[in-house]
Amino acid sequence: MNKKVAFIINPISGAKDKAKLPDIINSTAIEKNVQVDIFHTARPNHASELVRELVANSYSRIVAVGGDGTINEIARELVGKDVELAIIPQGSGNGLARHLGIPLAVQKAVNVALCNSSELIDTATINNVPFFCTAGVGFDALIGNRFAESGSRGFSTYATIATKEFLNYKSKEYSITIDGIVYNRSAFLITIANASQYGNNAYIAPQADLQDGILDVVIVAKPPLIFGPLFAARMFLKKIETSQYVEVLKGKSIKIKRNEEDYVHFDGEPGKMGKELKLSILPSSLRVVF
Ligand SMILES: Nc1ncnc2c1ncn2[C@@H]1O[C@H](COP(=O)(O)OP(=O)(O)OP(=O)(O)O)[C@@H](O)[C@H]1O
Repeated sequence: MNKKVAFIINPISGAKDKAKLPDIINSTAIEKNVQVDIFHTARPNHASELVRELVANSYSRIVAVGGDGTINEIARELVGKDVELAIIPQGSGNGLARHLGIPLAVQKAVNVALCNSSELIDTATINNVPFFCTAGVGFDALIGNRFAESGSRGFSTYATIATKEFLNYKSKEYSITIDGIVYNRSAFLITIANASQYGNNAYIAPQADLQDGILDVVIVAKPPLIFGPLFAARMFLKKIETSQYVEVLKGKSIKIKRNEEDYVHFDGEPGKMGKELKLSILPSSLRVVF
């Protein structure tokens, strides 16, 4: 393959040891006769800086080695460009990679990253911040932020925070405008999905398609605590739309008004934004190898 390929490894993503990755990448590259260079991120947003330099230096394929946060930092620099994104899933959730069917096994994923061709997928923005999988407001945005503030990682911390916050959390009022039609809803959370899942095969929008030019808007009412496990089971079985607590709408241009500045999440990254959120889709705007 006559391409200049760069791998960007996020050393802190996920839980797997990444010490052997450079050897696997280099030996596969020799076998496939591809020129590769490997970089490591040293801090948040470093991946974006690296990508800007790599694009300026004529790399034609950039491989994100990490999770959805790493992909976000890399892909945001590639939207609208001819440079391809490939993925070695090494995150905690790997939502985009799982949606695309990219193998979780390292050697297989490296083969795909070096040998497969790319297709165009849709990307999206929330108040001009790019996202590729999901973005949203409400309970999951609160938990994501609390989890980040806690400074510790791991599922047990996450579950403890989620259970404690669930008991106190009150649904909030939102005015949602989708392609000009207004929906007023009291919601536990609202997820805007480009891809179908949060990660770990938790399908919040099972029908979401990365190549349909449409965003899925999933509005969830607060289920009683006792329904929590059933709700989770429906997510993993791709049946969330059958829940009485879920409403799914679709559109290209979405505005969400809420009563105050509050938390958001995009691709699992926590953040805070104002009362008014504008979400847009950019159809066929990113070349992804899968
Ligand atoms: N050297 C570094 N030190 C600390 N943070 C880093 C470093 N390099 C990258 N990061 C940050 O690590 C964060 C987490 O990465 P990422 O989202 O890929 O992993 P994850 O959260 O385990 O996976 P997923 O998003 O799939 O659940 C990113 O937000 C990125 O900014």
